[in-house]
Amino acid sequence: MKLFSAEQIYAADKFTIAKQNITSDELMERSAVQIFNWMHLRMQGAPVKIHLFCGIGNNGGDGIALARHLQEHGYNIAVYVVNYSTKRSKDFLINLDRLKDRKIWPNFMDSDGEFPEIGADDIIVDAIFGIGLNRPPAKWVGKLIDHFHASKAFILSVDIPSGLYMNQVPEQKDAVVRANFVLSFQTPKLVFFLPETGIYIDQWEVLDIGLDMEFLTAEETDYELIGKSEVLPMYVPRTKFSHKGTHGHVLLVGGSYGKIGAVTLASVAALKIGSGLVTSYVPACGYTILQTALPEAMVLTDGETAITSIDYTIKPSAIGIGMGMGTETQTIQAFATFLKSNSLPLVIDADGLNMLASNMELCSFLSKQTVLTPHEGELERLVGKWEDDFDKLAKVKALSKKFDCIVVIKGAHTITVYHDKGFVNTTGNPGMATAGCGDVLSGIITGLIAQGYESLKAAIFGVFLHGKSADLQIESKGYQALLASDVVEGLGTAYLDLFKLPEKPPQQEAESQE
Ligand SMILES: NC(=O)C1=CN([C@@H]2O[C@H](COP(=O)(O)OP(=O)(O)OC[C@H]3O[C@@H](n4cnc5c(N)ncnc54)[C@H](O)[C@@H]3O)[C@@H](O)[C@H]2O)[C@H](O)CC1
Ligand SMILES: [K+]
Repeated sequence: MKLFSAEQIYAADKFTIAKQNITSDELMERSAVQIFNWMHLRMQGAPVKIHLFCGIGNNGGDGIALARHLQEHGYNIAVYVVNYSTKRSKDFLINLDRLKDRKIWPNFMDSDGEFPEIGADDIIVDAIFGIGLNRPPAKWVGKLIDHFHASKAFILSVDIPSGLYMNQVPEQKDAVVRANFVLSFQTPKLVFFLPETGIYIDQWEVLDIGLDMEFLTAEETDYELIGKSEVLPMYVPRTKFSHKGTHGHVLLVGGSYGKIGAVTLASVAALKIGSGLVTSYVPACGYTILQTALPEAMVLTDGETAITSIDYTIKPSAIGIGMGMGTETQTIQAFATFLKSNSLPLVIDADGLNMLASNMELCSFLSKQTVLTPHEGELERLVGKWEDDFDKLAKVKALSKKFDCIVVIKGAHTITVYHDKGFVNTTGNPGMATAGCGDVLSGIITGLIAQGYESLKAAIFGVFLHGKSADLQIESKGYQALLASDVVEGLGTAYLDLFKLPEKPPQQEAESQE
């Protein structure tokens, strides 16, 4: 799913209005009706108090139009106009008049007024600011937002939590609505998925307001949200006459005394994701461990307790390097020599990234589209400190372009960056914050590349499957008990899940049984 920018959404509105020969007010009405239907389906007329806080732009207009529909269906509403400016939008005013025609009188709030009482069991509809926010909200609006939070009422935000920008982090962290649910028009927003801004959203759902599909399809976006529909076309099925040689040979280089587990986990993940052969290149102290833990792998050994040179005669199809490798001087030398001669597809993780960060000149030797899989700490060593999430993304894009590499920024929503484009993952859960999960991911990505997936697709698909496996596994294991090995274990079911049809909603189920 594409993640559109504010400019693209405004352009889509304009295009849709012209092509469908409708007015902007009709588009607003569609938005409001969609929200109303969503609420009505869940509330079924419940007499819960609904406080609608509406700004004076089009987000506020949505709120005012929604108030009319709620009132018409007998809901218990109170409407407030948050008068943060005198520049009211045309469609806001049209809807305000319609409300007044129905004898609904909103409370007009400004910097002097008192805030209304809101009960903990009430519902707040947050329609103060939408995607048009372009400067910090006034102080009193920030206080109103505080008042929302203090009430403990359920907050439903229209389009985007008020106070969040589309393309930067908020200056005042407490002047942003913390939404329990966001109903976002047509497209989720990038800020829902970034660590500094995603914290303001518990749950979100997209409402289709019928923006022109032709326009949306043709429009290129900087970011894409990756779900099942995006990865399914990437999947390459096995063919009847394939054999283990058809599915590639992974070479994993890593491990040091006390850290052989890292390369073991990557090796087993590479096999489980489907690569035909796996060779693990480890220090001699890892030989027995690997052969015992993973009889399916082949093992090559080097120095006693750390890698001191990387020499092999096998012909791998992809190489993963760095897990548990350490950063001893001889290991760095071996790593540098290896990079200078290697032209095979490559994945670099953990200590491989640390060695790269302390010897950035080595980046120019990376084979094309090398995949780097840093967590935040490793990333900071590679690109330097960033000011905020947007600055981080800009720095990563610059690195990716400079060295033609793919950067997998690991996090709650892992983002895979290649040149100017970012792919935001939707699978995974907090149970994955556990030792060895990163090693598993690097094994998965290397294993996919070895099977013939292009490096970028392998990174996007690998990140998805890794998270999906963990999501399926916590159903029986729970968050705390999830181990990296469980994530490996679940890879088979993660593949199978790709082909599961979504469960029918209960209503449809009943109809199909009649
Ligand atoms: N296609 C769609 O998704 C549709 C979305 N709709 C809704 O429209 C809003 C965007 O509306 P817009 O009027 O452009 O912006 P806002 O309501 O977010 O902001 C109002 C207005 O206020 C000015 N402003 C910005 N920041 C401040 C500030 N800190 N203090 C004072 N004033 C400020 C700014 O100039 C804006 O003009 C979208 O989110 C949807 O909810 C449509 O209903 C239909 C189609
Ligand atoms: K809002």
